[in-house]
Amino acid sequence: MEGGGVDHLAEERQKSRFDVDEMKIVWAGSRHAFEVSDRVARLVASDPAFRKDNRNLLSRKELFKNTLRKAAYAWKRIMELRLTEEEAAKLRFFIDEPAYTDLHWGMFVPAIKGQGTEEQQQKWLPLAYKMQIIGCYAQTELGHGSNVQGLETTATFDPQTDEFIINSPTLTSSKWWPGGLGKVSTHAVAYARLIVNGQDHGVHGFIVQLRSLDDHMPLPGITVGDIGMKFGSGAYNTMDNGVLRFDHVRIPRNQMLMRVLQVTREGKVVQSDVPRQLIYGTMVYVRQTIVSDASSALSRAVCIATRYSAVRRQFGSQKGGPETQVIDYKTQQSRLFPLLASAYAFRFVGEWLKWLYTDVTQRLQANDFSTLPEAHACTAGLKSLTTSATADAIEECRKLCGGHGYLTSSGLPELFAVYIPACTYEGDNTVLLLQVARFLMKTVSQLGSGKQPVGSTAYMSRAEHLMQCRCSAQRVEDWLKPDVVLEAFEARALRMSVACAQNLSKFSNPEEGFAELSADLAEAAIAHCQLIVVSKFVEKLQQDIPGQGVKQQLQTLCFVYSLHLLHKHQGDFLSTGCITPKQASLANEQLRSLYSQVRPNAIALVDAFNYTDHYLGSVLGRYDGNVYPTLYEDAWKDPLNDSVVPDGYHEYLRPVLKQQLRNARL
Ligand SMILES: CCCCCCCCCCCCCCCCCCCCCC(=O)SCCNC(=O)CCNC(=O)[C@H](O)C(C)(C)COP(=O)(O)OP(=O)(O)OC[C@H]1O[C@@H](n2cnc3c(N)ncnc32)[C@H](O)[C@@H]1OP(=O)(O)O
Ligand SMILES: Cc1cc2nc3c(=O)[nH]c(=O)nc-3n(C[C@H](O)[C@H](O)[C@H](O)COP(=O)(O)OP(=O)(O)OC[C@H]3O[C@@H](n4cnc5c(N)ncnc54)[C@H](O)[C@@H]3O)c2cc1C
Repeated sequence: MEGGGVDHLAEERQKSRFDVDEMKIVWAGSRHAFEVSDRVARLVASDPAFRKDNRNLLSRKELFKNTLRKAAYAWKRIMELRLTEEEAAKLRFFIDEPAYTDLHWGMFVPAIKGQGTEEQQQKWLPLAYKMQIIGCYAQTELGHGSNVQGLETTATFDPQTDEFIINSPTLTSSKWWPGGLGKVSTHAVAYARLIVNGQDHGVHGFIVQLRSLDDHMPLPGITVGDIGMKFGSGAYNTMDNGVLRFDHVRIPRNQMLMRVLQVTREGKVVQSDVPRQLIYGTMVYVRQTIVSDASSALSRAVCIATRYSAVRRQFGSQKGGPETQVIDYKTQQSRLFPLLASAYAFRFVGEWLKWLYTDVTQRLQANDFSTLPEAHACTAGLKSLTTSATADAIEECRKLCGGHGYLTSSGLPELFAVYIPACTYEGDNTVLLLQVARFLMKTVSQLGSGKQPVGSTAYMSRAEHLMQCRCSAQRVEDWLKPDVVLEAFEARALRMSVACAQNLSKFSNPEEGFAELSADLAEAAIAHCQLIVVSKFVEKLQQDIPGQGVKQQLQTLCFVYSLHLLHKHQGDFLSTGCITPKQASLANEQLRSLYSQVRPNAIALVDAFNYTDHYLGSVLGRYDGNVYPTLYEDAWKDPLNDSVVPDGYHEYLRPVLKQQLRNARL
């Protein structure tokens, strides 16, 4: 995307055998999406106000103030340029700095939209849209995050005054972690146990004002602050994750979000026909966005590692010629290319999940709740799968870049530090896999009852065949048949689920059995989620994809993704009898040959992400590959090099050296 200067990767770019510009459109999702993304990326990159290369040198206070400045400036630009919602979201993406606005737009607004009544939406959303109030999502407490039903904050109805009294009865009931809470939010959607007439009706959301809109001071009864520094320098420390305690804070009755359950003036609790699980709806929405974000973070790391692997040379000089580019080592390819393929795979499964979410939202509006369990299982499972894979991949990319990958200027340490909490927030990844496993066990238990599995579990309707089928691959080329690959993944996923179900049936207490078998259940859930990703990649290839060679590249990547999983999880495929050892070795042979096909196209395949050097934030990942001079110059910019002799020399170094000298003379 960058222009000018010598292009050290030009030769690599000439090697590619497909139309990169068309691939950029496939990656973006549409020509329109590409144009918006490209325009906004350039806008951010060319504006010095969005500079980010100094983040890790700032103290926490400076860093946070700087984030406030950027967010305010971004908001001003959104207004001035009259950006659409799509453009504003892209602006946020390319600014590339976690901020309170993520929680305001990403959770506070969706919580009111999903759980508020029409009337509540009309009252609160205009204020939130104009940012006249700023909100956060205050669910997690010091004592409970995963176990939402275990939250301790109470909201007790007072019929005398028509108010709820929000209270934190214990230390562990303190809200702990919500982003944007610590220093910024004026309001929160706070989750608390609803108590009416002494009866506990479970956890619900309440809109609570936290700070004065005049001077930003906490309101009476509210104790609020930041929870402290987090992993890494810079990174997620731009966010004010907060602590919050309520001391009998009163709010009007109509500030309980009442789409699922209403409390009347008389203190009657009325359940609407909307399922209770809708209280968890905001989490379903955000999990879906996190899957798309995974492909962004992964592609960014892969872009850096791929470009650098083509620039870096080590060993193998023949007759004084150049040494080998490290990207030509088969070991480098077998570590890097599956990650490149995963970035594309997650992109397409993210697109599909977005469609699924839009579909379920439309159904919910029409009071059709039938696909909610499927949406929950898919968002939970794919969030878990893609974030775990991406976090591991960023670290792998750092190692692929050797020593220089450990430098902050490689961009990888900060990316890693910002990204890894995605494995925990919005649901711990293991806890979420167990949700998928529950869904799978339910589906398996209904097989043969006449109820046909649909959606992502539709393959289970062919249980009889999948339980006993034998893989037909006999030659290396057979592993390039989508049906052969898909059937192997389907059979493996089903057989692992059925094995768990059979083992579960041996327990008289199902919950005890579930706990005992939870490690196996999580593995069955992973197998099911990997099948979803593979099948959505295969489906993508059935679309009409224009551009010379584009579809062929995607086919290659699809098989790299699938066959590397098959290789990595050989144990599952073999122990369930889905493939034979001979077939596993044929698949691996095919995978090796696919790596050779990816090799000449690797640079073009990462160029297709269309990332600016500003967004990548990496000396190693520069578009022009001019790595060494930039690394060298950057080192001298470190504040430690401001003076030749370091501060502290006279106090701490010189006396030591002098002492050694004196000792030597004695
Ligand atoms: C600059 C200007 C810019 C301008 C514009 C720019 C725009 C900017 C836009 C920016 C955008 C950025 C995006 C945001 C960024 C993200 C940041 C990250 C923040 C992170 C936030 C968080 O971190 S926030 C807290 C998340 N905290 C959890 O994630 C708790 C996990 N813990 C549970 O989620 C439950 O607690 C757990 C385990 C299910 C047990 O639930 P439980 O106790 O009720 O027990 P059960 O397991 O029995 O479940 C009972 C039945 O409910 C069913 N079910 C369960 N969940 C369900 C569900 N969600 N939907 C449907 N159904 C569900 C289940 O399937 C059962 O169904 P059945 O009965 O039919 O079997
Ligand atoms: C950066 C960041 C931002 C956040 N932002 C917000 C926010 O804006 N709003 C908000 O409300 N919250 C927020 N959170 C909180 C987050 O959602 C929780 O931390 C998360 O849901 C995990 O819950 P926990 O901390 O209770 O983990 P725990 O559940 O205590 O997990 C600890 C360990 O126990 C295991 N475990 C727990 N339960 C089970 C089980 N049933 N079976 C097997 N293993 C289990 C887990 O796998 C994990 O290994 C944020 C967290 C982070 C790190």
